[in-house]
Amino acid sequence: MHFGGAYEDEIIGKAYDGRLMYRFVRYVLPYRWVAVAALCLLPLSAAARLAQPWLMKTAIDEYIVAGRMEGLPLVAAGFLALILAEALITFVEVCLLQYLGQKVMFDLRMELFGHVQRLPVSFFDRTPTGSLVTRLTSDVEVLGEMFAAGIITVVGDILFLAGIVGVMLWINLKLSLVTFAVLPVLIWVAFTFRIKMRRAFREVRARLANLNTFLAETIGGMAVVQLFNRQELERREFSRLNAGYRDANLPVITWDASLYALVETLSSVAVGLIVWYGGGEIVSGALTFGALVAFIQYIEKFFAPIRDLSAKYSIMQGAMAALERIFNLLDMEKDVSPSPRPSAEGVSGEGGFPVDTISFHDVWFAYKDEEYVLKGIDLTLRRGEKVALVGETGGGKTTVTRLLSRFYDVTRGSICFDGTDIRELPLPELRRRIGVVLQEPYLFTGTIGFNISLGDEKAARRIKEAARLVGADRFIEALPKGYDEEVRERGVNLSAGERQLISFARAVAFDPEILVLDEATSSVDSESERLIQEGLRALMAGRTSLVVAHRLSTVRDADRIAVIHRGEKAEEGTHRDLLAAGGLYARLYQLQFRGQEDT
Ligand SMILES: Nc1ncnc2c1ncn2[C@@H]1O[C@H](COP(=O)(O)OP(=O)(O)OP(=O)(O)O)[C@@H](O)[C@H]1O
Repeated sequence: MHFGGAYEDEIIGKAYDGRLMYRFVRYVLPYRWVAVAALCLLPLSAAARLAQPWLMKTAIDEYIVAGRMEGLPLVAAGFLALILAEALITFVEVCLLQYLGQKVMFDLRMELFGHVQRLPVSFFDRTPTGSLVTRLTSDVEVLGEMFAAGIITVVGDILFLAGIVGVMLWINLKLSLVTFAVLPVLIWVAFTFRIKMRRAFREVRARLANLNTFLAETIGGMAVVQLFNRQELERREFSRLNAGYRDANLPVITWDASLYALVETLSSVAVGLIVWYGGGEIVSGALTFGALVAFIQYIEKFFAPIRDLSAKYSIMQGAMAALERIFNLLDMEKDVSPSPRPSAEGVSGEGGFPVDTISFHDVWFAYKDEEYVLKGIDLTLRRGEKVALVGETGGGKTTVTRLLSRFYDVTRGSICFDGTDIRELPLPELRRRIGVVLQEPYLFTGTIGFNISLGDEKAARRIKEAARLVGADRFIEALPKGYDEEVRERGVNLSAGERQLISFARAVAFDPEILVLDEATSSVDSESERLIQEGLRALMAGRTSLVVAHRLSTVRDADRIAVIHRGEKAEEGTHRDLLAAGGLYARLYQLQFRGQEDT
């Protein structure tokens, strides 16, 4: 069994939270005139709806019953005009509200995306991608729903209901009181059922989330499923989740249908009461026939908004929960970069001098709490030098490179460029100087050319030159569309070696002075291996490079090798020195690199 049914995202809370709404109003303010226009239209549409039964009463009492047919066409025309006016006003109202909603949602999505882009890498370590996507899509969408059906139209509904009550009381007090007898039951039914439905609906969302996660995982890992003949097992698991989803939907359907049926019944009961009581009133002459018809029509108009009010209450609850989650995300601290201090001027700015020395001083680092992965690392790289990091897996090599590019900041100690702490440099400036080649190259959907330049203008001018330098041009030019060939999702239509070469070309195109490289551990065939080695050499030439090395050629070519063992620098020296010393490196060499000598 893969899934227990846990889904963290749904919070049931208040339908109105002043603190959240106050903050949210800021997003509506730029479009306040649209909101004001929509608000102004609400009483108009309410009045148009209210006037229709009244006109009906007039038509019956003053014309039909009285036998005065000459004025009737005019009343009928008035009735038609009212219906048209109501339709037109509602149309404009809906358009305005939806327009407002779309504008606000666009702004919120932009702000969220901009914010997410600047969150520190550690945030993405602990946050599942799926939940972030949800924030930017469905949570924002729920707010849109609030505009379409929620907050502003509630004002209209309340106005309308108050209007109906007023008119009914005015027509006939006693008859109104008889009608309102069903009101408490109606309100109780509507809200109780909504709460039940919301609980049931929450279960549906949880089951759907499980189904989606399972599907995403299984489809993503279909090759493994097929290779290990896991189809039957996966089918059974899917059947279990699918049944869970179906069964969770049943209560929602039942509650919804019951609510509808009950409201209809209550409204019929109210009509029945009126016919029974109103009939007597007509006979006694206290009520006209037209007033009775108008009453029945008002009752019908009365029940629909009350039923909808409970639905809007649910929408508002959902919107408050979404706002809470969106604002929580916006309140996450952005990247770790402080503004540069004056002392950083030497290496800062577009025209800054090249860095002469990169030095790690007693660097300690823990991903969480006091669990140190790096313990007192000292390391110096001089301009143009290639330093290789080697060591057993999990020792902390990649972490050293992450600290240099400031994916994370050191917990203790410092990393300096010519004596200036890198935390004092503006982050974009630091990242411009450093080119990072990750172990798993990440390719985007787009052309090969775009994947090399990533849309940067300067880099775009160097696409071909960069590809040529690292030896990627041969395979790219052999493709039917060359540099315009589309890369499919994460580069599935390219081989591992080709993806590597593209990532080298990307680094060269950006022409960084410092290179941080995490060599891929995946083995490729010997021809690709040769190409990659050549590419690597070209990439590192003339650049200060810090490389997590898994290839013999890289370690041999390095000016110095640092052996990272359980978070500490155990040894440092050239390949020859370290071999001669017969320590950790010598052992590692025997185990790890020796076999590569044949290739
Ligand atoms: N994002 C992270 N959050 C928490 N712990 C992490 C994270 N990344 C790595 N670690 C832990 O830090 C330690 C060092 O990891 P690191 O990736 O630096 O090792 P490495 O020497 O590069 O290993 P390899 O050669 O297998 O790539 C490991 O114990 C790992 O579990």
